[in-house]
Amino acid sequence: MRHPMACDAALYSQCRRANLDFRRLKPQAGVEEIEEIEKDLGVNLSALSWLPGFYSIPPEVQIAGSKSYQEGKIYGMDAASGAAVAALEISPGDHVLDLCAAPGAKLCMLADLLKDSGSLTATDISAHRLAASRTMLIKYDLGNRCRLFLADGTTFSLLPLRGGVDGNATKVEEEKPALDNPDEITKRRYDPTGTLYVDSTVYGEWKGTKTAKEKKAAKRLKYMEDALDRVGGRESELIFYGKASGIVGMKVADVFRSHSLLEDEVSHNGYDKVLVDAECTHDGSLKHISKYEQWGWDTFERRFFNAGRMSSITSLQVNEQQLVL
Ligand SMILES: C[S@@+](CC[C@H](N)C(=O)[O-])C[C@H]1O[C@@H](n2cnc3c(N)ncnc32)[C@H](O)[C@@H]1O
Repeated sequence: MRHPMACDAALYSQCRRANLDFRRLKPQAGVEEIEEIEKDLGVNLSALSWLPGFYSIPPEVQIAGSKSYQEGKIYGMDAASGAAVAALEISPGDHVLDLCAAPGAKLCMLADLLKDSGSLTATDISAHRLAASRTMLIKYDLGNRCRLFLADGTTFSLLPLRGGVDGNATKVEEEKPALDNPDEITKRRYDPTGTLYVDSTVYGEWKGTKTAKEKKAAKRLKYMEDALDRVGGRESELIFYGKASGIVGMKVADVFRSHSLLEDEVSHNGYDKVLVDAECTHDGSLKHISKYEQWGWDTFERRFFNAGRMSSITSLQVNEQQLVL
């Protein structure tokens, strides 16, 4: 018997062949740059009248190997995803929270729309997917005002740093060591009896590539942060922050100071726009499923309908229901 998912996947493949694919260009792209991209891809780009910055290209055009893609002039993003972001009507200066951000296409578009204003805070529960978002922000040079937290969006309670780099973030009043100095971190985080005390070290500038010494320091920092989590109940991990995100110069304890959702402060200083993209808004899921035409539907059953997976879905749904109630 044919697997029910096989029918959907076949239908999807037919639709895909008949339809165009959509790609977003960096908004700054002028006529000359568009012509250059057309030449590079060997096709004419046709702008979507209802979605600024988006252009349709035929699905057979592979952009990943193109010069334009490698130079960060094109994003691989479909129109439905773009429409979800456009619906937020981002204005300059907004403080935006993206709660299920990875792998980061909408995050990049949000950062693009904010330009050099406001702030962008993003969480995802999956470490490797969030690391991909960080790579995208760095590739497209869009991370300046961003903070990325490995965190559960259902309990995330950190407010935006409204002042950004020039505003109300805790400032360094005196020369203090940056986080990548392990000796200073140890001295400041533990008293002589080894008891943890409030962290007064401050964040230095984000460093993308780490030397062996820095990796060792980061490992020790991670160990201490885990200890902090255990005693202080902190649940997020900061995995990236931009120069103008407000983090540089802040005390660790202040970065992770969470807020009760009932506090007045939240209504005054909370986020202006929140994106919760837990479900896919585009047809990417079907695209993944259609791969099982080649891999075999037995593999699909084994991976998705096994007893362990099914029981984890049941408990997830029960938890979500409780959350809604
Ligand atoms: C549809 S994808 C998001 C796509 C993303 N917005 C983009 O544009 O690239 C859903 C994401 O939600 C994340 N997720 C699921 N449950 C979560 C939770 N409780 N907290 C944070 N992230 C969660 C998953 O790890 C996954 O990366």
